[in-house]
Amino acid sequence: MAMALQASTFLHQYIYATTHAVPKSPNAIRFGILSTAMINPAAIIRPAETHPEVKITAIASRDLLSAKKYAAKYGIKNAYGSYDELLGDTTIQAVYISLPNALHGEWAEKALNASKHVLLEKPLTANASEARRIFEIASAKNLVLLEAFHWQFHPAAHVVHSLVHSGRYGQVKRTYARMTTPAKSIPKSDIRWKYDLAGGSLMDMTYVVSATRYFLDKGVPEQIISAKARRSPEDRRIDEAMEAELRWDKDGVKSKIYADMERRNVAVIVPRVWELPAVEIECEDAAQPQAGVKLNADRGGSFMMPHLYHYIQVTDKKTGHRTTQKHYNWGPKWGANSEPWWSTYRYQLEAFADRIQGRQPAHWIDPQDSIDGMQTIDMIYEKSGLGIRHGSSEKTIIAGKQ
Ligand SMILES: NC(=O)C1=CN([C@@H]2O[C@H](COP(=O)(O)OP(=O)(O)OC[C@H]3O[C@@H](n4cnc5c(N)ncnc54)[C@H](OP(=O)(O)O)[C@@H]3O)[C@@H](O)[C@H]2O)C=CC1
Ligand SMILES: O=C1OC[C@@H](O)[C@H](O)[C@H]1O
Repeated sequence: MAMALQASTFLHQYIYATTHAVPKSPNAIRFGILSTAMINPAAIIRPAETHPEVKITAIASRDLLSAKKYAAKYGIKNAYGSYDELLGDTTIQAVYISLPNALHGEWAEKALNASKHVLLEKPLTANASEARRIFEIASAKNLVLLEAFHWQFHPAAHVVHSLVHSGRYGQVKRTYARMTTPAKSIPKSDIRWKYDLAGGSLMDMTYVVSATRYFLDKGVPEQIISAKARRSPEDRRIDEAMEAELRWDKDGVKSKIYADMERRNVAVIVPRVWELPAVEIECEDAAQPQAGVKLNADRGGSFMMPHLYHYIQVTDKKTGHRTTQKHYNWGPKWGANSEPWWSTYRYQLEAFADRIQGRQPAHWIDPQDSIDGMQTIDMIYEKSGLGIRHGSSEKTIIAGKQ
């Protein structure tokens, strides 16, 4: 299911980029991309084609030939054989960084020091101390730095958020967020299995943390009640799965999260389906505890890719009655400035460009929010016994081919 949705996202982006490509305005922001990662076309290349103020002018790879091939394939003018060379190009104003997680902090820092605005893939860094450091640099240099939690920029996410906080359903009592992929679906050579690249299920499927925190409007949990990692047999430092229970504050809201990059078969032989992230939010009316609701932001396509298909489902706990809603181009903060076909990534790019151009974006992820997200991840890793993850800015790792 999720594989089909991901493939559909690439197709969706391609179709709309082809049919809605726009000419570039004279003040278009010149972007460079650090790495030839798999996610680039969906996250930045296609969305940029439909944005008049964003122009991808350079791509960098550790290997010049790869960069050249990539540039030719996507019509990018300049190709560089190292990330440093791209950062040395003074015509580039902003970079998108899609490197493995452990390299996010190091290269964001270098990009900011080269006076580039930075759109940085999730999870922001390997840990909270790296996150604090890069935001300090961005602030000192007055540059825009954004964690690429694309799904949060889609109106559907804001509708769920406003429903939760409307008071209509009483107080939130508990949440459950999950994201899993079936066993053997991620090749063992993938960056997600590498400890030195800050892989692991909680790092990769960090959506379970970001969605929980976003829908609840929470910062850092007061307590990690439990955190259980299922360690990878190939590298015991890597969590192939992580399950945790978090308590937020004295109002007692509890959240369960479950991330699994190797979800086991049912009864050993029946394979699982690939699940995109999903979140269930349970509310309760204090006066009539049985009259609360369960609010699902997942049915039909997940909050992660609402541009393909989704609906928000509200279930009355007492009667079992369900109502559903869909939202593509309406949100509490959106007016005419969006299109129903925009993907989560396109919304995100709009906000990032708005911020650089000095306009107020429809949504933003504040530095403290991203830092708190990394702090939450650190706390879960610590509680699980695996220990916090490390980035290349903290160790002497050369970003060279292994
Ligand atoms: N927002 C979203 O929807 C998604 C976000 N992501 C995030 O994007 C980032 C990249 O993920 P993904 O596209 O799957 O990554 P890939 O494995 O496809 O690409 C990572 C790139 O990093 C570069 N790189 C630099 N050093 C290394 C190294 N030591 N080992 C491997 N690659 C290296 C390589 O580029 P080169 O050889 O050109 O230098 C490589 O192509 C991750 O942080 C991930 O969490 C991933 C998927 C979806
Ligand atoms: O960000 C992501 O989104 C899609 C997932 O399948 C992937 O592992 C992750 O990196």
